[in-house]
Amino acid sequence: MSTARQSVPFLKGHGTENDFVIIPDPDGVLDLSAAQVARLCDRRAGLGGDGLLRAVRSAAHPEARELAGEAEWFMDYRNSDGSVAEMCGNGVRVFVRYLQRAGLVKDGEVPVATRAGVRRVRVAGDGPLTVSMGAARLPGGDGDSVTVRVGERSWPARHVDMGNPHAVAFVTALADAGPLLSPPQVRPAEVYPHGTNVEFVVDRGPRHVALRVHERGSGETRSCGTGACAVMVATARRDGLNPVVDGEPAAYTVDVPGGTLHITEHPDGDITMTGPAEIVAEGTLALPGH
Ligand SMILES: N[C@@H](CCC[C@H](N)C(=O)O)C(=O)O
Repeated sequence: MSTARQSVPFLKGHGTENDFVIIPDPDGVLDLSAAQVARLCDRRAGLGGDGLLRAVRSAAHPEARELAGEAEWFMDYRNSDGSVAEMCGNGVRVFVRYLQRAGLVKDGEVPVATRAGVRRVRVAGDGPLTVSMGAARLPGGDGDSVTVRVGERSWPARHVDMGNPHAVAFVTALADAGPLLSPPQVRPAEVYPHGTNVEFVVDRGPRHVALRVHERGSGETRSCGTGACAVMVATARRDGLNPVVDGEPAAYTVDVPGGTLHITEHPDGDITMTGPAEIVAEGTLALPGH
């Protein structure tokens, strides 16, 4: 019996230091187990990453087949523990940067299928990319509907859904959340049957905030695009702004530990996020065993 491990191409990239292993798999032939993804994302035993982006043609993936007429490529996103997530805002910019570098898309608007639906990414040369993230949902209303706890401290928080779940807590100082070595507790737990990402936010100035994030399935990361959009919306509502009602866009600067994202909520409800994406390495790796 052969013990040779399968060799596959890979790239490594990041967006505001939210970093990803990218595995091109156009025909959808790689069935990566959670253990394989976790090993590839391991920073000592693997390449290291907050998550993994598998690039599959939509027509070749059962979860995206019906979107194939709208978006040629499907971003199969996995967290670093191997779990599946609906959407990744930084990941989708890095994903399009990979497609562009591989000559698979040209400058302009690139539709990408995700588990949260199709997201459109505007790409121009090697400049920042702008993603149309869709509308936020606030299942608990505009105010605080959940509580986030870290150790002895707790804060009221807003439930914001960007295709994936978020709990946004305004804090006095980002250090208040402590070292975030384990997931914050969020109550009532039933609000998030599949777990949640948690953002801690402080004000930096008019329409300018900063965050730390603990990501479901990945731990504390240097950035989270969907999280930054959730924070933008929660902050706008706190500031009394609702573009859908006011008819005026609301634009915020959101600092993350790994950089800055520019986020605007438009009168039609769509949220656009602009930020960088970089590919830093590429090569061939031997897939770890199942
Ligand atoms: N880093 C991402 C979000 C990745 C998914 C998240 N951890 C989840 O499980 O929902 C982003 O940039 O949005």
